[in-house]
Amino acid sequence: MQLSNHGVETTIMDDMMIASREFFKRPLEDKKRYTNLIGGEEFQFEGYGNDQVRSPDQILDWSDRLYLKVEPEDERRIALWPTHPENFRDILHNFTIKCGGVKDNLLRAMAKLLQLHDDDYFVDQLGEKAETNVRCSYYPECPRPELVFGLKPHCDGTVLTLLMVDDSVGGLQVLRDGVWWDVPIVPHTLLVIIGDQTEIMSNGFFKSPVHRVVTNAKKERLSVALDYSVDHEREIEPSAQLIDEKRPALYMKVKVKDYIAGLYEHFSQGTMVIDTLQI
Ligand SMILES: O=C(O)CCC(=O)C(=O)O
Ligand SMILES: [Fe+2]
Repeated sequence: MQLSNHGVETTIMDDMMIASREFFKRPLEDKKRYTNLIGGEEFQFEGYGNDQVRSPDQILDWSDRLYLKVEPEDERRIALWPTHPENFRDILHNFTIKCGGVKDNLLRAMAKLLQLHDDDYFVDQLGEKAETNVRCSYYPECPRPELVFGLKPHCDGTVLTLLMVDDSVGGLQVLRDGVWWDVPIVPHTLLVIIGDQTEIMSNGFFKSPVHRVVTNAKKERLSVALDYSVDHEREIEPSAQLIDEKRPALYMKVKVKDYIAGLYEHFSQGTMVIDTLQI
């Protein structure tokens, strides 16, 4: 879904893209100060780097990324937030605040659409310690695009993802009825990707789409995504209001932390974790 008139100023969007691009252009030595490998070995989600390597035959993606927890605000690991460009931290903070309002409005509209008793149903489900992560992805030009993905097929494990894509280079594709469709670029729109957590809570009324990023032989590409998740300590399950004899619960209850752990396990193998929860 493509969202225009979302209320996030174009300058804030442009600043975020420019600051991310500048970060990726920094010398490797500088970016490594924010590495996601503790002691050069142990993987942590936050920081700069590539996928976690879980097995020697795993196919890696052709991308570099910067992954940071932005909410809850008091859990920010500010030492991993780049200081070059100088305004990176302020820009990311402003971008997060602005997009947070868009996310809440979307979640309310979705509850309305499902005719839930309370428009705040999904917003409340997020919990006090809802987690938001930013994912800045840089896809360098790739000499053999037929051999590797920028990001392999996956569903987002989020409640939803707000995504800003490069306005001059495509690459994002969505799977629909067995066919991969290019997502068109419309500058200054925000792409909304429904995540698995919403699929579960809505008892399958909303579907989390399978998507991927293909590489490009001639051009590099950048995207910035905000991932919204329910508090990892909470459990999610289909809303009781969306279950009846005709449509029983389609998914099991699951703790978000366990779901996310399963997601990465499956992602490295190219399979889908949501399939394991189907009743
Ligand atoms: O780079 C993109 O356009 C998509 C990124 C994505 O799907 C993700 O980070 O989950
Ligand atoms: Fe994604």
